[in-house]
Amino acid sequence: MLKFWKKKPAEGEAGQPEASPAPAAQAPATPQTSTAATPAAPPAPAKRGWRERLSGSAFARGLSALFTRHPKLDDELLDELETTLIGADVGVETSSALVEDLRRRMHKREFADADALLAALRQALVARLAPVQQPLRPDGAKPFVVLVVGINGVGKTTTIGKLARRWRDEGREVLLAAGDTFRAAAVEQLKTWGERNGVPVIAQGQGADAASVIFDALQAARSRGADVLIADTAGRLHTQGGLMDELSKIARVLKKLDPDAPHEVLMVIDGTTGQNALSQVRQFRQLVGVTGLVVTKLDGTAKGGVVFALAREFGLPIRFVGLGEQATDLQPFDAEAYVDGLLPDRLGQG
Ligand SMILES: Nc1nc2c(ncn2[C@@H]2O[C@H](COP(=O)(O)OP(=O)(O)OP(=O)(O)O)[C@@H](O)[C@H]2O)c(=O)[nH]1
Repeated sequence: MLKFWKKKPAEGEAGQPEASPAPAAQAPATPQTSTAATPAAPPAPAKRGWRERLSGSAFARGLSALFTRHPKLDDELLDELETTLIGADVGVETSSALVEDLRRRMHKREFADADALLAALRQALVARLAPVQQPLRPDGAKPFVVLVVGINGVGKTTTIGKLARRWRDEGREVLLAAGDTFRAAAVEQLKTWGERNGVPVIAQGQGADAASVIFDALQAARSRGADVLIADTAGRLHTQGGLMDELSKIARVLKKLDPDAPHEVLMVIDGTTGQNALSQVRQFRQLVGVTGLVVTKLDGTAKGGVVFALAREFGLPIRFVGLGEQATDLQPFDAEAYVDGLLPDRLGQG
């Protein structure tokens, strides 16, 4: 019996539904904070494991079908494995390198059967992700400033809510800056979330200057002695020159108050976007020096392999992954749990 197929113990934290976006309100002229504390969140159902969340991905489904259809250890199995990996967004180079190494070892008779090959594949996949498993601890500066960036709709605001909840539950004073002044409901979405969770939000309303909102928020965070400031920003594409310039401006303005801020530039990637994620990271990296990634929506229609492609291309820390819409579904990236969630449960222990 192979120990490594064992699923991680189910994490039984309580969760709470995300705040649903509220309609945009009239933009107030001056910075406002919203601090209404609410009673403790009702416990949500125990979180499902990584395997359950990831099993719908093309990666997991493809491999499971492949090893069922083709349990014999031969070159054809390896050819199909390569096709499956490429189809799951792992990237051509990584897929080919992985498979060629397995082929070489198979020809040297290192594997007794397909399970042994699968075990070697697991080891190789974990080895590729282990270097980017670098958790984000918002310590070492007070306030620790996290600037959250990415294109539209990838899950930035949702991720900020989840992060704030996590860090608040760890006993930190968290403050949010509603720097997405572009999308109509974004400020209200963040404020509603903050009110429900007792986390103050510094906002000026839609259309305000994002750099000024975030600057004010950093000043407020300092004067309140907050531990962490998380700043939302509008989703933007590299083709939107003005918005892209705004990001550099935000970073510049923050440095006036703290030359080391932002201490983390966290780029949020939608896990369903496939290889396009790579060009997004390249563009944002050039502009604001991304220091960590969050890959969201891996529970949905994501193929699953883009995490490997990101790790190979950039080696940037993957801080968190989004495995669902609940507050506790944002999990610190765990290379082993991730790979085990994608691989077939051959021994019936998943
Ligand atoms: N299934 C799933 N949905 C997610 C996850 N993270 C975010 N979402 C959903 O993605 C949608 C977009 O999230 P937002 O947080 O509004 O995205 P945003 O990046 O702030 O959007 P813009 O402000 O337009 O740039 C929402 O419906 C979220 O509930 C995740 O990990 N899994």
